[in-house]
Amino acid sequence: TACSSRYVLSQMHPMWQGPLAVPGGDRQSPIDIVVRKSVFDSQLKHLIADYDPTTCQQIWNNGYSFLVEYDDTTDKSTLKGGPLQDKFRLCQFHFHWGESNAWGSEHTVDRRLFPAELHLVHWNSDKYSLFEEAVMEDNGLAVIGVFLKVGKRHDGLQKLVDALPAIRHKGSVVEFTKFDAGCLLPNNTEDYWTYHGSLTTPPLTESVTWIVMKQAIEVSHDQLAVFRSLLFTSAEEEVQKSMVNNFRVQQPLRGRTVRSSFS
Ligand SMILES: NS(=O)(=O)c1ccc2oc(NC(=O)c3ccccc3)nc2c1
Ligand SMILES: [Zn+2]
Repeated sequence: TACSSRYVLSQMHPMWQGPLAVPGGDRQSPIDIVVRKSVFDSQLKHLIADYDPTTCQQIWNNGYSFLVEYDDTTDKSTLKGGPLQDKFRLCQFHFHWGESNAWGSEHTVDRRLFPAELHLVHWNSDKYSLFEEAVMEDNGLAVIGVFLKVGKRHDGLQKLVDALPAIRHKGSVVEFTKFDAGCLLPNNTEDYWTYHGSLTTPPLTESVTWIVMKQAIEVSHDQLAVFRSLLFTSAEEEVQKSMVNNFRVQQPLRGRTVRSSFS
């Protein structure tokens, strides 16, 4: 398709580099998913995402992305099934995107870049009582990655897009309620890749079971453009910097196997 062209980004590219590798880190994220090297695992189950819109609380600009935060003090919005043995609680979702539609995702599929990527962040509430605990453990977190591609307008996303002008600057927060995160999942949630990796921004901890959906969701060019109207900088800073290219470079696979739920 149109955006299947390759973009080999030089190290000069102004994207967030951060520590290129965590000392001793051998399961860092994101990665390039090489489809023909992924291994079909018939034991992988259907994903069961059961999100309660009333647990949605606020949307805010943390100076790196914008996050929609959920009340994760009870098991009201949960994820189970798929590669997961336990029940995981949704705590937030956020996105990564580029300055143009040519790149922006963190994961790639056979080196194909997408204009943006959604991350739905969950922590293991069967084993831990807080995100802060779970983030330190091997099986502590589960993040669903969904690619965004430019196409028709995404009606469910529009409520979120309309809230962005109110949180243009780093540190701004507004109330954001009754949002069903499930509307951001693709129609096909059966087909996904899964592997063990890390958070893609500090603290980069290697506690994430990644679940990357094969089917992208479509959003309009204009909806994506509003993401780029956000700022990395706070209202006080004199130089305003637009929030774009907030993604990490792909990390070495280090012998890990990526499993697929489909053959
Ligand atoms: N790009 S990423 O790998 O999905 C990623 C990267 C870094 C992250 O830090 C947090 N912290 C919380 O969600 C949190 C939730 C509740 C309390 C404190 C922190 N989530 C992350 C996801
Ligand atoms: Zn992320």
